[in-house]
Amino acid sequence: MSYLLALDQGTSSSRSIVFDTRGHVVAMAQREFRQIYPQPGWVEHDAEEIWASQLATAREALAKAGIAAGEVLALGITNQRETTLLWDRRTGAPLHHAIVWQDRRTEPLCAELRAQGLTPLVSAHTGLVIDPYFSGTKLRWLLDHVPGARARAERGELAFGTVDSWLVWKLTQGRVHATDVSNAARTMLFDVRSNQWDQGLCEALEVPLALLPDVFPSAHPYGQVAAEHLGAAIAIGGIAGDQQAALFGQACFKAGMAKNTYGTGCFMLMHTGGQLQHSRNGLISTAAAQVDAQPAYALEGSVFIGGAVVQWLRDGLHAFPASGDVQALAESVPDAGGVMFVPAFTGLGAPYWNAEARGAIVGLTRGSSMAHIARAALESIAFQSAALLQAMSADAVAAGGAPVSELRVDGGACVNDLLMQFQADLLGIPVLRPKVIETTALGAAYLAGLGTGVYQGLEELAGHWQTERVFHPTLARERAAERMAAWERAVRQATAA
Ligand SMILES: Nc1ncnc2c1ncn2[C@@H]1O[C@H](COP(=O)(O)OP(=O)(O)O)[C@@H](O)[C@H]1O
Ligand SMILES: O=P(O)(O)OC[C@H](O)CO
Repeated sequence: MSYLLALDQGTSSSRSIVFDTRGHVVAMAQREFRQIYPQPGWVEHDAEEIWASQLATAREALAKAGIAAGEVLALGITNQRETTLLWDRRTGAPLHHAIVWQDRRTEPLCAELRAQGLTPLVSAHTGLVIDPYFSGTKLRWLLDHVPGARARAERGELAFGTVDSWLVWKLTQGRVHATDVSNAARTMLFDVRSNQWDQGLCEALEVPLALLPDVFPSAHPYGQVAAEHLGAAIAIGGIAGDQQAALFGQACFKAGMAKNTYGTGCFMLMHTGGQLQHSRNGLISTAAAQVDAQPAYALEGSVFIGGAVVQWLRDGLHAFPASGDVQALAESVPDAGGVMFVPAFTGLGAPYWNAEARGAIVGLTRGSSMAHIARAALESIAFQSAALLQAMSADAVAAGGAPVSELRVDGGACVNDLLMQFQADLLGIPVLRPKVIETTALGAAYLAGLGTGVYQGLEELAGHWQTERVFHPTLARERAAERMAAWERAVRQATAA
């Protein structure tokens, strides 16, 4: 038997999963690492902790699987995206903590770039909006604030990378400085039309080209893991940002196929084929995982507070001891009793893009109980996701395609049947939960397998994908439309202040 090893470097933990070549999980290991909050709105990670935790989980997963590195056909990397690192090419030492995607410190710089009128250029070349979320302004901040960094960058002494590049650098002991298109697309420095670094944007952001990694398709022979790390050399065959890896692991290979990941937040991506499509409905465009020289694109929308609303009920309101208890509590009432919960704790993401909005629970009466609030909280995850799907379907139709006809789901909160059923009811299309919900890591493993010749092509992978359960819509469409209208009213209330 032969195996694939996926390294899944996430925002709050590093995980490694050993898969067999049919895509079944054989063993998994996970370690959390420190979140560093130096100031309000700032979020950092220690780059060495990222590496140490990732390496430890890779060793642990192999040990749990009871296999030697020599039995691993290829290794794939998937990662939290946009998080920005800068290190010394000679010593490999990071110059600063990694600046995490959630970090808002570069908002003033983004405001300046918007005022300079760069928005249309950024949108046309990168598919993105100007926002601190993306790596470009974070890198500029590092060059401006770490003493000596700019001069050293100009002399070619430093390397920039997102987390994937950092892991590849460490795994290959500094021999490879590379990234894949799906990660490069999140930097705001990459022209997704030509798949090259965008010289004009690099100039506008004062980023020397000498810093940047080489960019390759997501399935690609990136190099060999040095034997001393895992006991034998392993080929690195694939890299993709975690959301694009999940789209790939869900076998959404064709235009119009969509997935939603229900984690802390929710990330919905719809493949748009070989066509870069610009949203008219508040979504961003991005590179999808690319298996060969042909570009592939997706539309993306994110919900900032998804499963996190359940954590808030658990830890903030002490409504129940474990996240899994939310379903029983919510099911103890037949409906939310008119309660609507808008969990805009950190503003609202796509398609609303309202940074000032704050959370609201409306429609409370003397008869409202914690069960109604819990039910409304779960429903809020589905309402926000439905707003994204409506935007995607509208964009697909505007581009001459069909509306999205089914939604594939994954992430920690997709185990909640009540939530999934309500999601299907709102959307009016089937919601498909696959047998393997570790789709992010699976996507990376598949890419690694493709990059090293383990798989023949996408059809073979599509054949592996299996549903565990399909949630069919049962709610009348008029009733669903009324519920969405009530949600939109609640959003207006939360954003009115
Ligand atoms: N049964 C459940 N119902 C609803 N939400 C859940 C349930 N179990 C876990 N969650 C939520 O799922 C999230 C964790 O999912 P996960 O995919 O591990 O997130 P992330 O990758 O963002 O850390 C948490 O926010 C948690 O509250
Ligand atoms: O690590 P996650 O799952 O929180 O994902 C982070 C996203 O890639 C940010 O864009």
